[in-house]
Amino acid sequence: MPDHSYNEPILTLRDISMQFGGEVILRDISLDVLNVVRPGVRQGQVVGFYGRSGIGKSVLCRIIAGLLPPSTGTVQVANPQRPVCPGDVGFVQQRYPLFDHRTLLDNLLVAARRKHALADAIARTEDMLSRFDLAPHRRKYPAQLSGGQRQRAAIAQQLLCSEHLIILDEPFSGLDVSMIDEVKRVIIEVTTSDELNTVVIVSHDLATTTALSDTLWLLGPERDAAGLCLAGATISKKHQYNLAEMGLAWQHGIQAKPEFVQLIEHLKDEIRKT
Ligand SMILES: Nc1ncnc2c1ncn2[C@@H]1O[C@H](COP(=O)(O)OP(=O)(O)OP(=O)(O)O)[C@@H](O)[C@H]1O
Repeated sequence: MPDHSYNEPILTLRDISMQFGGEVILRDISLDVLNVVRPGVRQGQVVGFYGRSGIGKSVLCRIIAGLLPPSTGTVQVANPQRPVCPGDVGFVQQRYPLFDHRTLLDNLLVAARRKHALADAIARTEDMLSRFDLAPHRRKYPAQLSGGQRQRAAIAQQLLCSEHLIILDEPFSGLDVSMIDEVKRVIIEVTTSDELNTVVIVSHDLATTTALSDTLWLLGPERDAAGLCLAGATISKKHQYNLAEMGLAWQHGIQAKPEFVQLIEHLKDEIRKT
């Protein structure tokens, strides 16, 4: 029996391009994230998203989240697939957007109420508080939480008010080793609690992110047949890595494997070339 297969689409990008005032930032981006199915596991999707600084990762994330209309192309989400609307995709940016004047509990309830009736919102909020070890801090205001607690709260908040798909922008930057472990645990928790849950991790931390991912996207320039750089960055077919097919997904201790170490070196080389 195969160890995994694919089901319905979760996210579909077709022919996305983006220009600002004549400057081409993104071109010809077409991607599919399908629901991966593993027998006996509630397996969600994790996409690691890389590219050098300034190449256009944040712009593409805002397009995926429906917050920025692309110059051309379409983004489809949900099942059945429909054009993305703001609010469908959770976006956890580096500065976590909690309301300072509300307690943690209220912050989460406000988010949950956007999608759910009161009784359901309360139940979901309680579940998130305990799942993310935040229950003892429910009465605190954001300023009274640690950086890690705020980050977990922001992830919980986005999960409560979006449709299965969340983007984490640099979730590991500026964290100590134990906090990185904690964020990894939260991402695994999110993506194994519902098989439709999908997390896109934008990161410069290739090893940590790749170890969690089943798919990688590398955004970079493409050259034409004559070797000239085309304007704008894309995610070419060769830069869409299926780690499940490569036997490099969902394994404990994967970072010690020679094939994993080689892949990280390869990714670094590819990013250096761009
Ligand atoms: N609203 C805008 N108007 C004009 N140019 C923009 C706008 N938003 C982004 N850009 C440009 O698009 C390019 C890509 O920016 P983006 O923030 O997506 O990069 P990034 O890959 O996320 O970088 P980093 O890893 O440093 O965060 C940059 O050159 C930036 O100046």
